[in-house]
Amino acid sequence: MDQTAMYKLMKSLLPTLDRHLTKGMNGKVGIVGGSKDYTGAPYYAAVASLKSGSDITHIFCSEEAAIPIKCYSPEFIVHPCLYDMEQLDMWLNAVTSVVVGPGLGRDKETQQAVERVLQRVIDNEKMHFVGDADMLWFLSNAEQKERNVQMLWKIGKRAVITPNVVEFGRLAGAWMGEMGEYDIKKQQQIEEVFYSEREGHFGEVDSEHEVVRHVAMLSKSLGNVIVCKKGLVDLISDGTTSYFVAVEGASKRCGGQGDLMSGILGTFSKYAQNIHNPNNALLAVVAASIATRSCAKAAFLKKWIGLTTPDILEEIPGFLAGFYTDDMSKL
Ligand SMILES: NC(=O)C1=CN([C@@H]2O[C@H](COP(=O)(O)OP(=O)(O)OC[C@H]3O[C@@H](n4cnc5c(N)ncnc54)[C@H](O)[C@@H]3O)[C@@H](O)[C@H]2O)[C@@H](O)CC1
Ligand SMILES: Nc1ncnc2c1ncn2[C@@H]1O[C@H](COP(=O)(O)OP(=O)(O)OP(=O)(O)O)[C@@H](O)[C@H]1O
Repeated sequence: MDQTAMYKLMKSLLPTLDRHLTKGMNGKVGIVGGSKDYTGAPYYAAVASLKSGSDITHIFCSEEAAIPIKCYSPEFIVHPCLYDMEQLDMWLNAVTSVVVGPGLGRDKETQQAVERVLQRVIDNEKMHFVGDADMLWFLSNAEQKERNVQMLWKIGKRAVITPNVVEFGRLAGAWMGEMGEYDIKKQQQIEEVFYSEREGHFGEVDSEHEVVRHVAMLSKSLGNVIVCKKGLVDLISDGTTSYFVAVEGASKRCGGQGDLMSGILGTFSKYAQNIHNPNNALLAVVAASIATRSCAKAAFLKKWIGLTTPDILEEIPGFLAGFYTDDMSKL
């Protein structure tokens, strides 16, 4: 593992902690998700956003999901306003980044909320957008995709989307036409070889390299939003510059690891401004991927077959505290 490179990256990203901070300065994250069927996914994303540094987390969900989510933890501010546009608009003022998708569901009526959030991110140039899970459905489904992607174009690199293999296939089918002939099996073989040659490492990769070419193409098709394709190796591109993360993760694929990563990204997308590098937004995604995979590995080594996402959430503070060792005396 590139310990020194990882240390440098995380150190440059994470905010300094001192007595002059006030509540909210390290981020206020909004999770847009939580529906009749899914209450775990927004919970995982919300906990991850808090444990990775944000000061406050709001959850915008459906009525049915609100009580269960409130009962999981007193730490979130839960608004059952997914279908109440006035309330949603009002509460969106309270956040610095939004994570849209975990447990959102795919009901047609949800499109209204998706649009409202996208419009808010377009209007507020300081706001960051993370799209995962069901949000990616709204970017690839024939009925809604045109409208939503038009809006995404206006957000550009302030937006990150994090498709898994299946979600990437859907997006490629919807947006890359013939250019994007995308064979999941063949691509996975390419990734296996790439991973075995770079296991434990992360870094830049040529956007024309066969392992990342499709990811860069999808980013271009969506207005240069940052695309992070998750898998054995995470591939991250803004269409021009690309990175890989082949840091070891967990060999148990329990559900919720993607939700957890999207929550970390909700927090880290704001911290990107701390990195003095023109590719700072991409590097914040690289850092979120490294953090997710490292915590997953640490939890896996303790729990093996019994690994669940809460075990990974527990590892986040300890992992990040390691990068504050020089600063602890100042607290
Ligand atoms: N506890 C919870 O509430 C959880 C809720 N979740 C939510 O469930 C909803 C649907 O998400 P899904 O991911 O199931 O939907 P998808 O339609 O994207 O995935 C469908 C199926 O694809 C398969 N698949 C996923 N990743 C794969 C891979 N890398 N290789 C091969 N096959 C793969 C899985 O069998 C999966 O069930 C989302 O809202 C999501 O946020 C999940 O995040 C899991 C945890
Ligand atoms: N085969 C793998 N080996 C190691 N880590 C992996 C592997 N596949 C995915 N990951 C890591 O797990 C995290 C979540 O990716 P995953 O593909 O499980 O997301 P997801 O399917 O969207 O999750 P969710 O269950 O929350 O919907 C990412 O950080 C990714 O790097």
